[in-house]
Amino acid sequence: MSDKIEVENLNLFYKDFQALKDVNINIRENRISALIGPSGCGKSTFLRVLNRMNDLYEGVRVEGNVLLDGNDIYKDNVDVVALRKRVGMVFQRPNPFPMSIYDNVAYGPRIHGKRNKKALDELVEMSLRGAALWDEVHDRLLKPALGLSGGQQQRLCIARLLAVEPDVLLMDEPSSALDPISTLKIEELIQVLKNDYTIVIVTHNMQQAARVSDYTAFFLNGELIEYGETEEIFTRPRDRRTEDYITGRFG
Ligand SMILES: Nc1ncnc2c1ncn2[C@@H]1O[C@H](COP(=O)(O)OP(=O)(O)OP(=O)(O)O)[C@@H](O)[C@H]1O
Repeated sequence: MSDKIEVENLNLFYKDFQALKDVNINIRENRISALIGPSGCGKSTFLRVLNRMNDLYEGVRVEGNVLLDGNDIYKDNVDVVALRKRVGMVFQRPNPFPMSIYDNVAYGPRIHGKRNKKALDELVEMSLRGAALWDEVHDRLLKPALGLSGGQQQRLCIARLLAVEPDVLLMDEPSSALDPISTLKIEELIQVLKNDYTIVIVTHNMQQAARVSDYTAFFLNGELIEYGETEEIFTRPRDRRTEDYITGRFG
């Protein structure tokens, strides 16, 4: 099994404040890696490092190397739009565009130049199937996406990502705004998606991290304290601070 992403000596500053401190981590290909840790420890910041979303914030400075398939994504000549196509992101709250279900999924491919109706139809169907949503929406593709339930909207956002054929899916607490049944569906979907994608997920929910992920990284105050196989982290943590966190003693 190979490493999809290698992060070496990563430091990130928001102006004077250092949010990530000398982080070293390798993210395995076609596996699910969960990022856990108390609020403010830098999980979302780290996630945004992986597709350069932090570039959108003023005063952010990144040091170190972040290699995707061996190539540094922070080099000056990197095409950030292409990078974000390869490394897609799903957010806490589903954020479909105010347009039809079909157009939400076709949006990305159209921007990237796909215009052929038949090819788009196929891609939309494939993406909705990939996001386990096709059966629920195939007879109302032209209806507004905002009419879907929250859980369906989140799967639509995943379909929207899949349509631009990424390699890596970043998920920032993708089910925190959802009810338990929708959460379960998202978790099942994530398990299936790992066959084709490398997935990094931020979660506050310890059970969720234990249920869905293969690897777990525990962050505290911007430091990566411990990273390893999820089963190890949850049953035999090496660091006292990890143990305190997963047993609920703080955070
Ligand atoms: N755009 C920003 N400008 C300045 N500081 C920021 C910015 N975004 C995050 N921070 C700070 O960086 C630190 C890490 O924040 P981050 O959101 O990455 O943590 P987190 O672990 O994801 O937290 P949570 O679980 O609450 O979402 C926090 O102290 C936060 O206040």
